[in-house]
Amino acid sequence: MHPESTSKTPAAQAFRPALALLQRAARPDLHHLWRAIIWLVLAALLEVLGPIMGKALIDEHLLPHHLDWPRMAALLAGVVLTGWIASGLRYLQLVRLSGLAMRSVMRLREMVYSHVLQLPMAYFDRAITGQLVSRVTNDTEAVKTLYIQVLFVMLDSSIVLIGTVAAMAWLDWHLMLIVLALLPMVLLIVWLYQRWSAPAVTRARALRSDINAQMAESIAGMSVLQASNAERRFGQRFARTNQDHYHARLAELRANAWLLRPALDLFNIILLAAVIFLFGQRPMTAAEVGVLYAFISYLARVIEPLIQITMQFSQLQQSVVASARVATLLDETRADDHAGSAPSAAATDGAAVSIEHLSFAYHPGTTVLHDLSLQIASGSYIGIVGHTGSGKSTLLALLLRYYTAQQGSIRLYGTPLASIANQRFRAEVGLVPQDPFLLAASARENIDMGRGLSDAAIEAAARAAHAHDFICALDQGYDSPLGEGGSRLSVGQKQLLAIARALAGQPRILLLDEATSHIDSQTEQIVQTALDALRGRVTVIAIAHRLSTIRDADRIIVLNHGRIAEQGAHEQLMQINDGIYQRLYLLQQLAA
Ligand SMILES: Nc1ncnc2c1ncn2[C@@H]1O[C@H](COP(=O)(O)OP(=O)(O)OP(=O)(O)O)[C@@H](O)[C@H]1O
Repeated sequence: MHPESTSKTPAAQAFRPALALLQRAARPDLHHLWRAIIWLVLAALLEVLGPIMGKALIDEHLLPHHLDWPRMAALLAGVVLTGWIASGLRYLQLVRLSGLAMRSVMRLREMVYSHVLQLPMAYFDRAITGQLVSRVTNDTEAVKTLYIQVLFVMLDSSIVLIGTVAAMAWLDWHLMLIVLALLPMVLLIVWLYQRWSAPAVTRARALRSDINAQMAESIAGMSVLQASNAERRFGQRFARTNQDHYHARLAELRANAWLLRPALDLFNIILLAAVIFLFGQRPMTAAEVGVLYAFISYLARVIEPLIQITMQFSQLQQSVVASARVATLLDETRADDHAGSAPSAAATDGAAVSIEHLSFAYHPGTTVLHDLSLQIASGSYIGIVGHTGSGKSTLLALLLRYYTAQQGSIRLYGTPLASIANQRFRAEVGLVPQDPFLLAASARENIDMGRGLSDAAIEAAARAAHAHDFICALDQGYDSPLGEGGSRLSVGQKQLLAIARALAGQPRILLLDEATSHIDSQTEQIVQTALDALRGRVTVIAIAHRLSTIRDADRIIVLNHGRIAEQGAHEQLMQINDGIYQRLYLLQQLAA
C-alpha cells in the first residue's frame, strides 16, 4: 500500500476498488448510463432556460409595460413547460438508472455467489458465515444504493450545477464569481460533517454485520444453545450489539441533523443575503430586476444540488465501503482450477493412491503430518485410525485437495493430484463426510446434487447404499422433501443418503470421514454391507473412530501425532503387544 493512503479514511481507500467493481458489474449496461447522461444534460438545459425566459418576461414586458400578450403567454408557457419537461425527463432517467442498478446488483450477486462457491476450503476456516451471507445480500444491496441514490443524484446534481453556474456567468459573471468564491464553504461543512460522522458510519455497519453473524451462529447451534441453557446470555449479548448499533446509527443521524442540514441552510441564507446586498450596492436599472430574479432562481438551483450531493456523502461512504468489501471478497484467490490432465487409464493397475514423504502444516511451525508415505492399491479397503488430533481428517482434506501440502506428493493412479482437472477429480473421488449435510430438497435432489443424473442412476446408487428401501417408505418416495438439513430423516438414514450421493457419481475412490460414528450398530451393519459390496471395484479409504467399521479392512493405518505408527490387517495389528491399535481396540471392547 502507498504510505500516504494509510492516513486516508476507509471510504477514500475503498473508492478505487468500489468504482472498478461498479464498472465491472455494469459493463453490459453502460450504454444506458451514457444515454441517461445525455438526457440529464438536456433536462438541466431546460431547467436553466426557465429563469432566462422569466427574466425576458420581466425585463422586456412587465417592467416596460410592453404588453405583447402572445409573446408573454409564450414566455410564461416556456417557464412552466421547461420545468415540467425537465422533471419528466429526470423521472424517466431515474427509471432507466434504476433498471441498470438492479441488473448490476443481480450480476454482482451472481458473481459473488459463484466466487464463494469456488473459494478454497482454507478460506472457510477463517470465514464467519453471517459475514459472508451479509456480503452477498446486504453489501450488494448497498451497491444498488450507490447506483440509484448516489450515482443518480450526484450525476443529476452535478449536471444541474454546471448548467446553472454557466447560466449565471452568462447573466453576470462578476456576481457568479462571488457566488463561486463562497461555495467552498459547502466543502468545509461537508468535511466537518464527514469527520464527525465517519466513525459512527463504520461502526454501524460493523455492528449490523455482527447482528447477522450472531443470528446465523445462534440458529446453526440452536440445539447446543438451548441445551446449555444459554438463551438468556445469548439474548443479552444480542441486545447489547443491537443497542450499540442503535447508538451508532443515532450518532450518525445526529451529525446529519445537528451539523449538516442546519449549516447548509444557514449558508443558503447567507448566499441569498450576499447576492441581494451586492445588488443593493449597484444603481438599480430596470434591466437589473430581471437579472436579480434569474439569479435568485439560480441560487436555489446551485444550493439544492450541492446539498443533495453532500447529503449523499454518508450513503456514499457506506456504499463505497460495502462495495470495497465485495471487491475484496472477489479478489480472494479461488481454489486452483487444476485444468490439468486426467488420471491416466493405463496406470490403473498400479496404486490408486500413492502418497510420498507428505508433510503438512495449517500454520507455519505447527506441522500436523510428518513425512507420510503410503501406497493404496486400486480396489482395496483401507481404514485410518488414530487418537483425536492425530491428523486423520487432515490427511483426508489433503486427499480431497482442500489444502496443498508443503512437502511431498499425492498421486492418483500415477497422476499428481495438482494436475488432475477439477471436474475429473470430483468424478474420481467421492466423499461421505462426518456430517452428511442434506439440502432442504427431495431425496432425489439430495442424491443428484445438480449433476443431472438419470432416475435409474439415482436409484442404483440408493440401492447400492441400502437407502432405497427407506426412501421408498417415505410418503412421496424419491420426491419426498427432506426438510432443512434432512430433518425428516434419522442420522443413520442421512448417512446412507450421503453414501448414495457419493456413489451416484461412480467414483473410483471413496473417502469416508467417520461416516459411521453417529449410527447404531444395526445401521452400521447395513453401511458395512454396502461398503463390502464395493470391494474390488472402488478403493475405499475410511476414517473410523469406531473400530468395528474398519475391522474387515484390507489394511488399517494407525496414525499417531501425524506419523504412521502401525499398519496392517486387524489380526496383524492385534499381534503387536501394547500397540496403539491393540489398546484402542481393547478399550472399545471394554466400553461396549
Ligand atoms: N482447519 C484447521 N486449521 C488449523 N489447525 C487445524 C485445522 N484442522 C485441524 N487442525 C489441527 O490439526 C491437528 C490434526 O487435526 P485432525 O482434524 O486432522 O485430527 P483427527 O485425527 O481427524 O482428529 P479427530 O479424530 O478428533 O477428528 C490438530 O492438532 C488440529 O488442531
